[in-house]
Order: sequence, then structure tokens, then C-alpha cells
Amino acid sequence: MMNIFEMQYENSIKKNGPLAQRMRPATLETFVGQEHIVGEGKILNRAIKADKLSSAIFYGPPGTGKTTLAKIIAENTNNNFTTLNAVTSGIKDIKDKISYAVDQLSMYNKRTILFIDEIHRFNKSQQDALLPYVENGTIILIGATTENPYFEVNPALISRSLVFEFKKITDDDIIKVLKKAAMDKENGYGAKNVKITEEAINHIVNNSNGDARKALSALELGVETTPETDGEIIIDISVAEECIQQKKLEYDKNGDSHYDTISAFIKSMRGSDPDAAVFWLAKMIKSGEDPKFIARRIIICASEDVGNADPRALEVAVNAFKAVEIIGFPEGRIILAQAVLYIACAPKSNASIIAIDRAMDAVEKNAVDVPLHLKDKHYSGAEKLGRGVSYKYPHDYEKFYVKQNYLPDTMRNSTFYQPKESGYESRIKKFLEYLKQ
Ligand SMILES: Nc1ncnc2c1ncn2[C@@H]1O[C@H](COP(=O)(O)OP(=O)(O)OP(=O)(O)O)[C@@H](O)[C@H]1O
Repeated sequence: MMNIFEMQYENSIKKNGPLAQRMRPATLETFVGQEHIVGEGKILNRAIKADKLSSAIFYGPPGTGKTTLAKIIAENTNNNFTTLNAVTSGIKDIKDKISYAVDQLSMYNKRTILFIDEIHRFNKSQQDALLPYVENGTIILIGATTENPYFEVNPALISRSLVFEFKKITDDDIIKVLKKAAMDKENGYGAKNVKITEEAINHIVNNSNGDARKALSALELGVETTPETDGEIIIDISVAEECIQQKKLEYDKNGDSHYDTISAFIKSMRGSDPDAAVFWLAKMIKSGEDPKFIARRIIICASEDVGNADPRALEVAVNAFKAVEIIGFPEGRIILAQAVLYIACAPKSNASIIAIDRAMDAVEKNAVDVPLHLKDKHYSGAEKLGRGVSYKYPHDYEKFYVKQNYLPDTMRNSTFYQPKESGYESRIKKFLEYLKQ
């Protein structure tokens, strides 16, 4: 349950807010996807129904239902419900919420669910302030984050919470959400006679990246800007293309533009354009992006796009992460810039990501029995079973290399790693060729 002001605010959003807010499901039955979390018999489903909720962290991409699920929980349990947004709140707001929760418990014997959006944006001392009250059960914390909580949320809070990972919403489920919004007479466009072509729906779905808010906002823009023809509003492919584009410019302040900037930033590093890379870095710093968030993207880029063409890129990136953690802003900008420029100017190879993705695919598609000669023989009786028997020890051979199969028998000679003729990796390539001569 929410307090009276929060309820009034919610109701007014429900009536007047954007389509995505108006269509926010209020019950588990209308909530799509995330079966692994809320499906029948799953722990959260049971906890909600039994009103026995413990603190939780909801982790996953935007628009996948983290806030929605927290609100459903609020509606369906007997606790108070109140919210904080970690981007806009400070320690005073946290203390106010705590004292509200303490009053509620002592006066009415009611616990309070505190939903904190973007909890990773709280610093350590802000997160620490919550701890004793989470620990003694005054507060049931539900923290939502798009960032991996094991890196970003205080381990003490994590260990007192259940972590639930939200997945991107599937295409079929997004279609359901869109069709429902088009037909819903009360909160959607059911009264407007909206027709969406199959092609338009597919286009919106394909460009929503599993984000229901993004899909609904595109539909909203389409309907609100398309005049009626013969009593119908027709959303065809050209309208859909416009809407999913324009939405990026007009709608999202923190949401899409944040992700678009990161995307431009990473693409500039990958594209070996140091000027553009440092420009997007500056934009992220100016818009208040967390330095550790930026540093993590740099680390990923160092491995994904530079890889073994210059193995030092990963070292530089990891060290930049550690350094900004110690230094913070404003000087942290120099450290980040150094790493970004290093990576933008380094030789490039995506051989590592290709290799691991191919290998993961192969693991899914093949039997993965370890060949007999590679099996562990360090236990009695292993040799009788033929384990490890015909294994050849490479150091006993010329060049410290011997030709031998290391893959499951069904996959002999599969190739996952194809070193590129780039930077240090070209030396790796030559070396492998020399071994195999
Ligand atoms: N699982 C879902 N089922 C039905 N509708 C959904 C679902 N997830 C999201 N939506 C729709 O998208 C809107 C935004 O979702 P929500 O605010 O729950 O996302 P979120 O995961 O909290 O995202 P963010 O991290 O950006 O805050 C909702 O108001 C709702 O209309």
C-alpha cells in the first residue's frame, strides 16, 4: 500500500501519463514474461502470494518490468510502499524514508517496502545508511538496477537480498503488450480505432531491443501524430520507422540518449577515432555519468575490440577502472581519457569474442564428452579405465608442441580462434603456423 499522496500521484499518472505508464500492469496475471522469476511456483511468486517478501535486487535492462513488478508487489501485499530514485535523492531523503518506516512499524506494526530505482547510483555511505534497517526488517528493500549488482551494490546489501535477473522481453511478449495497448479502451487506444500493420509491429518490435517502454512510446508517438483517415488511424511501416527514430530524440532524457551516447562512444573507440571517442567521453562526463560505469565499458571494449592485437589495452583499461575508483572526478576524467585514447589508437581484433561465441554455440549444439586421453588420471583405477593413457606431454617434443586432439571426438579439427593480422595478434598467428608446420 502507498501513502495517500503517492496514491493520488499514481492515479493521476495512470490517467494522464505517457502510454507506457498508463499501460503498466497492476497484477501478476497481466505482467508478461519473466516467468523464471514470477512464474507459478517460483520463489517471488510464492513470496508475493504469501505476503512474505524479503529484500530484493531487481537487475536487468530498461523497460523489462522492474518498477512494474515492485508496484505489483506493493499492491498485493500488506506492507507500506514508498519510493526513492537514487539519481535525484540524497542522504536526507534516505533518512526521511527510514524515519517514516520506523514510525509505521512502531505505530501501526507495518513494515515498509522501499523501492529504490537505479540503486547503483547511491554511493557506499548512502547504501550503508539503509543496512541496519534492512537487517532488522523495518524496511523491505527492493533495489532496481540496470548494472550488474555484484559490482555496483554494496556486498552487505546484496547478502541480505535475493537478486533477480530480469531478461529482455521477448518479441512475442512485446507484440502482446503493443496489441493490448492498441485495443485497451480505458488506458490505451481502444477508443480510437487504431490499425497497425504487421510490418509496422515487427519494425517496432525489432527496434525495441526487448524494452516494452520503448515499444509503447513508439506506438504512442505514432498514434498521437497520425491524422485519422476514414475514421481510422493507420500505423504503417513508414510511421513506425519515423516513430522509433524520433522517439530517441524527443522522449528520453536519461534513458535512450544515455544508451545512444555509450553506443557512439564504444563505436568510436572500435572505429579507431580518438577524437570522437574523447568527445563522447566528455559528453558522458558532462551528463553526470558514473566514472565506474564508463570505465567498465572501456574494459569491455579493450577486450572485445582490441583483444590480443594489443593485450596491454586490457591492462590499461582495468588500471583506469581502479584508478578512477580511488581518484573520482574531476581528475578521473584524465585517467578515463588516457585509457580511451589508448584503446581508440590501438590495433584492433575481435578474434576473442568471435572465438568464445563460436565455442559457446558449439557447446550448445554438440555432445561435449572429454576424450579419453585428456581425462584425469590422478585416482586409483583411472588407468584401468583407459583415462589419460595415451596422452602426449607436449614438453617432451620438439618445439614443445605435439599434434594431438584436444576437442571432443565429434568435433575434431573445429576452429574457433582465427587470429587476425593485427598488432601482436599477427605474431600469435605466425607462431601458431610455425608450430603446426
Ligand atoms: N513485464 C512487463 N509486462 C507488461 N508490461 C511491461 C513489462 N515490463 C515493462 N512493461 C511496460 O513498460 C513500462 C516500463 O516498465 P518498467 O518501468 O517496469 O521498466 P523498468 O524495468 O523498471 O525500467 P527502467 O530500468 O528503465 O526503470 C511499464 O509501464 C509497462 O507499460
